[in-house]
Amino acid sequence: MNTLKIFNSDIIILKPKRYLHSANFFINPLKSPAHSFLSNCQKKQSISSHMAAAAAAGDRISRITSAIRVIPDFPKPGILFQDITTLLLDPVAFKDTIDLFVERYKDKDISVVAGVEARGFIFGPPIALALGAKFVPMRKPKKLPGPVISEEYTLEYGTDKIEMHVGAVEAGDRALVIDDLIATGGTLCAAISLLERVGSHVVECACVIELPELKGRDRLGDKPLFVLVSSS
Ligand SMILES: O=P(O)(O)OC[C@H]1O[C@H](OP(=O)(O)OP(=O)(O)O)[C@H](O)[C@@H]1O
Ligand SMILES: Nc1ncnc2[nH]cnc12
Repeated sequence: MNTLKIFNSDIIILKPKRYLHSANFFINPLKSPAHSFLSNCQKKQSISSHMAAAAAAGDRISRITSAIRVIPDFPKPGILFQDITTLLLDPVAFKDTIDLFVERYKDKDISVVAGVEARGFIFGPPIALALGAKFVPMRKPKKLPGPVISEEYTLEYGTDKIEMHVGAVEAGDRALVIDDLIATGGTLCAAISLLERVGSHVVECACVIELPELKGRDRLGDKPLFVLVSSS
């Protein structure tokens, strides 16, 4: 079996099968040449619709990639800053970003989308609305007015803490964690930890951008991560 890798999706390219006339023809119509012909046509149709879908997804990913601006030495020397504010200036690329996430999660029974401050607050709410899920903000310390649980973490450039309102997420909730970017993975690990502490199930983490050199994905262990753009 051949596979075509488009970011995190494996598009399976089925090799056309050769059908032989067989003795089963009369006793098993599913193996008849006529059925084989039809089934080959259906496979070819499904291959071409997969390829069309892959090409469309590829176009959207290219547009998203081009819309992200990279600024060297911000906020300090040596950091290549991935600036998503330019993505937000392009309504087509911004919508493509949201649509790609919604298409992936629409049938996954997500009950809560947790967005990490600050940039997870940009992508999370439209995804939550489209999925019919609640949105829960994971905020920097001392911003939430009600009782909170908190978790500390380390960053590519410093340390921080995130907090979540007690009662916003409940045991049994199925959570999707959204952020703009994964670098070292510290932020997503802290978000996962908060969500699991209250008994919810983290289905997946999703980011627009991954910095693979920082190996944040490894830090997440077996928790699945979906990203649209990988930037080295
Ligand atoms: O994978 P990590 O190493 O944890 O880094 C990723 C996090 O860093 C950035 O946020 P930042 O903490 O800079 O906060 P901001 O969104 O408020 O600017 C980014 O938006 C992620 O949340
Ligand atoms: N290189 C980077 N660009 C944008 N946001 C980040 N957060 C952590 N590292 C970052």
